[in-house]
Amino acid sequence: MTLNTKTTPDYAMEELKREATIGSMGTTSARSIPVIDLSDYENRRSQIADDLWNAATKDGFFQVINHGISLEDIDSAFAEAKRFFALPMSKKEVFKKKPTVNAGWEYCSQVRPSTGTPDNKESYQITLPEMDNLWPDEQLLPGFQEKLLQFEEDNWQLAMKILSCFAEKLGFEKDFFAECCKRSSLGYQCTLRLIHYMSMENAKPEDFKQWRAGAHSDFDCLTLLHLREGEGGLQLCPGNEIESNAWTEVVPVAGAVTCNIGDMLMRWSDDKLKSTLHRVRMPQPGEYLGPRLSVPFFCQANREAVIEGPEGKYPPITAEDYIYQRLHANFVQKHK
Ligand SMILES: O=C(O)CCC(=O)C(=O)O
Ligand SMILES: [Fe+2]
Repeated sequence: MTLNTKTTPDYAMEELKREATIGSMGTTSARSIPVIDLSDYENRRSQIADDLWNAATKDGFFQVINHGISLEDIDSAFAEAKRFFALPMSKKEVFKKKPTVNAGWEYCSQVRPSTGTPDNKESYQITLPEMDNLWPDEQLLPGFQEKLLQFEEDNWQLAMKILSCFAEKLGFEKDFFAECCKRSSLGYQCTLRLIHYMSMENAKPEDFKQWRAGAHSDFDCLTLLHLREGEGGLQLCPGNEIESNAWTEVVPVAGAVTCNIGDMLMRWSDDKLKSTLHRVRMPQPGEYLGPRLSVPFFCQANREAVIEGPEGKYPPITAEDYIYQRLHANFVQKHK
């Protein structure tokens, strides 16, 4: 299945214009990132929904703890990522991502509109309906597919818990987003991504001028990001403070899941829930220079879902067309 069938016309993409304006280093600023406890979810749902809503309507970035995904399962997903990226280039080539499909392996090919240069990373995307021939087989990486399929589902479950609180606050049914993101649908577009930012241990001084990931906002509804302690560099800058170009460091905490709202949910909520610019900077002298791994889960509505906020601030657009336009801007357009 490909992403090249268009059923609705292009709309002005304010999100892309916003990305293109921020590419420089800027300064740093200490902002607190809310930590939200999801324990006893069923009984504490109303408190949790308030906490999530407050965080998401303010800066759009928060961390969740006691979320139901065990540290052991997170560590095991990182171990699978490490095994995959350790394969020789010739083996990874076989799983190469096509520009119009959000599945498979890419190497230094994602050009952010903010920087115009490729991110210094390689990544492997898992989008369930697109995986024909893109899974390493049991001989090459035993257990890889099974482990990551389970991890993908666990992340989906967690995303749905969080999204159901937003649905209620927006006046939709509790299971509104679970319906729009059904895992069994052929139009399923959620993506689990394994990322490897290359070691900078033997890098030349000019290599440090690159970005591990240039400033961007995510395309999706909600991103759940798994990070490893000691592998920092993620920074955010809230939308209403863009002019300041002042960035806040997100410190990885083992087991905590860093969450951010994406542009799709910002649109769907008539801009109430904030999608926040973020980036991954290069390590600096004196910091850990080794490889950095991260595992984000991008929760995006199924192709056929129509994104239309309760107040109708934006014209309706299908999730398929929305994602197509964003991927096109990152992987297909030529930047200088
Ligand atoms: O690796 C990270 O810390 C962030 C990755 C990210 O923002 C992305 O892939 O969209
Ligand atoms: Fe991101």
